[in-house]
Amino acid sequence: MTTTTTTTTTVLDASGVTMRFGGLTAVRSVDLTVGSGEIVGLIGPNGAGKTTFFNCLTGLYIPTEGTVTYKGTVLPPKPHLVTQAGIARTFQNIRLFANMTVLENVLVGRHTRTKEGLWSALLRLPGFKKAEEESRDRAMELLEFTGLAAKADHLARNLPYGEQRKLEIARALASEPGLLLLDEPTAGMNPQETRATEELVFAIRDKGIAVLVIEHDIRFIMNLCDRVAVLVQGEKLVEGPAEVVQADERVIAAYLGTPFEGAPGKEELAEVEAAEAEAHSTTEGDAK
Ligand SMILES: Nc1ncnc2c1ncn2[C@@H]1O[C@H](COP(=O)(O)OP(=O)(O)OP(=O)(O)O)[C@@H](O)[C@H]1O
Repeated sequence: MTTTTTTTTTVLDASGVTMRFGGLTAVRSVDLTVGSGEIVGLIGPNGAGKTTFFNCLTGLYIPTEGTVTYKGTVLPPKPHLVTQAGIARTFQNIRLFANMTVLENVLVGRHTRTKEGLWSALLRLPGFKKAEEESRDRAMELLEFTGLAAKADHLARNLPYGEQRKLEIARALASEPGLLLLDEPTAGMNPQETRATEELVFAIRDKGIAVLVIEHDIRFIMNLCDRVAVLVQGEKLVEGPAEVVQADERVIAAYLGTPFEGAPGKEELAEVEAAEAEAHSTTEGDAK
């Protein structure tokens, strides 16, 4: 299902990344690499430090310790410089310009790649017509790619939820990244939308963009990723091919959870189901 390249070069290299907030160590000495042509998954329970780690990679936070390099160069701890270097991201909570059109949202994403900058792109200042046309063409290409071209003139806020998430991805791609970081791209999606997102991520990878993705939907991660790293309480617990990680007992215990003491066993569950079935048939009888 997934393909692995034989000549992988390191795109992202995070080494010994630690992030402390006062007395709380949210991320502790995490090493992670992403190679060209790879889709890498980052999973872990709520509060494990996944988003904090992303924020350390993208310059939103300056790690307390450790370094992050992109294609061999240490990244400056400023989000716009990280984007300029070639890393784009989406956020756990959708961050679109709700009152701008779909196309305008993607044009905003292009401003790090155009000389004329954000305001020229939005205000259409004279003298930049050609660059603007090129930007529009590229933005439309990305809308075709993500399946949103027919809605280019719609306001972002009027898109259904799944398409808003796609638009975030289109906007991130507009900065022409070499690495895309996705923070819970399928949160709130129905199974069809999740499946479509899976296809979209494969297509992004096939365009030569490496992907690092945080997600709680384990099936999505296991279908998609060449490699998966598991964070638990800020530390990397396990890393390896999806099928190995999925079967690892420590992961099952830490991430998927073990039955808690006093949890109902099979017999109790059967009793509950029988009682529910009985209640249901009584209600139906009443209704007749
Ligand atoms: N800016 C901050 N200041 C203080 N503590 C923070 C800050 N950001 C995150 N934390 C704490 O760091 C820990 C890791 O949080 P983080 O959001 O990175 O986890 P997560 O794995 O992304 O969780 P989720 O799956 O719920 O999104 C949590 O205990 C959180 O409360």
